[in-house]
Amino acid sequence: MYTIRTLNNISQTGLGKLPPAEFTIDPEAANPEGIILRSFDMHQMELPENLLGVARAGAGTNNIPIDKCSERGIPVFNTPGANANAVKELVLAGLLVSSRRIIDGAAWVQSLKDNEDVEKAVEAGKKQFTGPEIAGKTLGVIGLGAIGVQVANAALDLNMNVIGYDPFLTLESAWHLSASVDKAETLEELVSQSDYITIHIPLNDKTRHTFNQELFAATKKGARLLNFARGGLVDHEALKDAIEKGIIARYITDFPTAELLGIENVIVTPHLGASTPESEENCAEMAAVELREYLRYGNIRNSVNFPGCIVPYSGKPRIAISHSNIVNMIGQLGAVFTKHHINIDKMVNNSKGELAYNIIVCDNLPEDENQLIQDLYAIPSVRRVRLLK
Ligand SMILES: NC(=O)C1=CN([C@@H]2O[C@H](COP(=O)(O)OP(=O)(O)OC[C@H]3O[C@@H](n4cnc5c(N)ncnc54)[C@H](O)[C@@H]3O)[C@@H](O)[C@H]2O)C=CC1
Ligand SMILES: O=C(O)CCC(=O)C(=O)O
Repeated sequence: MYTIRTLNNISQTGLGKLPPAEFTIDPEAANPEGIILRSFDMHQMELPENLLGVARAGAGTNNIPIDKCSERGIPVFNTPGANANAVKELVLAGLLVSSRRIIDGAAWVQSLKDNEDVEKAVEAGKKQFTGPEIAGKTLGVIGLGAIGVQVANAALDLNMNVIGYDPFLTLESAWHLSASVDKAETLEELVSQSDYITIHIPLNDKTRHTFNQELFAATKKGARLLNFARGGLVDHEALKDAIEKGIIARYITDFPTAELLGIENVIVTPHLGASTPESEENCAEMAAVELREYLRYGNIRNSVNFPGCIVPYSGKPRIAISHSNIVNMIGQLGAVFTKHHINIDKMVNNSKGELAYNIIVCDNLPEDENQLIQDLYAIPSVRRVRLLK
């Protein structure tokens, strides 16, 4: 029986993928084997002693201490694409709201409540809320992953010109991206040509403050900037300066901070990108299945720190081992299996960055299983050993 702790509200449909005969869901569990979360900040908590796997029901994993998890041989999963449509739809709303003064106009209409002739006041006052059409304008999309590709393609359908920047474009994204999207070689090229800019990259040490003073200096005057990715991608001091100078006409973001509130031409939504019943369900289901398959069989799909590794279950016992990605590990593992007279039926060894992961299916197990596990842990740089029967 595995205990799964939920750190946020997770859709019940998703949790339904974890059968109660094998998994106990407990939001208060002190020492769970699995964690499922959305935006909860795990940097604030100690990793539980028994923790084996973490599943993020969503895309961004900057709220999870990935390095600490890797050190302890704990895979972190996410759910690529499961909320992309929800974010795309909100970005399209953001695009329109950044251009047409819908929010200001609607608030102003409410202020006319006690006016004697509302219709007349509206026709006289509406000119203050004029805003340009997006058709024929250029949208720059930074990051062409699951969300960026959908946004780029949808903007073409709205008759915009679209340019994209993604030096790490995957084959999967390239398959889905319309050939009409132009390629920018640099960020500076993209921002200098775009009337609207939308950011869809992960937040990490390399991307923090992607929008800084230098990039704003290269940005086309009067551009509208949309950030539905993460607040930390934009340096807020540089942003305020760019707004004052008229470089940024409007900033629309899903990531409120106190310093952004009350600034004219800044519109902030309360991190609503994935808040649709459809995407909450999709993400929760995918996260629960990823965690279930890992806990049951050691199989890994969609991990951000571990290599993918899937060996269909055949009824035979298996040993899952993670270790540093260095030379002579297979030799050392093999020696332990020989010592315990284990015949290996199948062995898969995959690596990703500094980590390697094995699933070893065994024809037999030794009598002293504990000694086997101890011997495997005795190999320097082995991080985690799991015997799954
Ligand atoms: N507002 C919300 O509720 C949501 C926000 N997000 C945010 O959006 C981000 C993107 O999500 P997805 O598209 O699903 O992720 P993804 O992993 O499919 O796409 C990210 C893309 O960014 C590219 N990239 C990485 N570093 C880059 C750089 N320095 N310059 C240009 N491109 C770069 C990658 O090559 C990849 O194609 C997530 O990391 C998350 O932070 C995601 C879902 C919901
Ligand atoms: O789960 C959420 O509400 C946020 C989704 C998100 O930010 C993400 O998937 O990166």
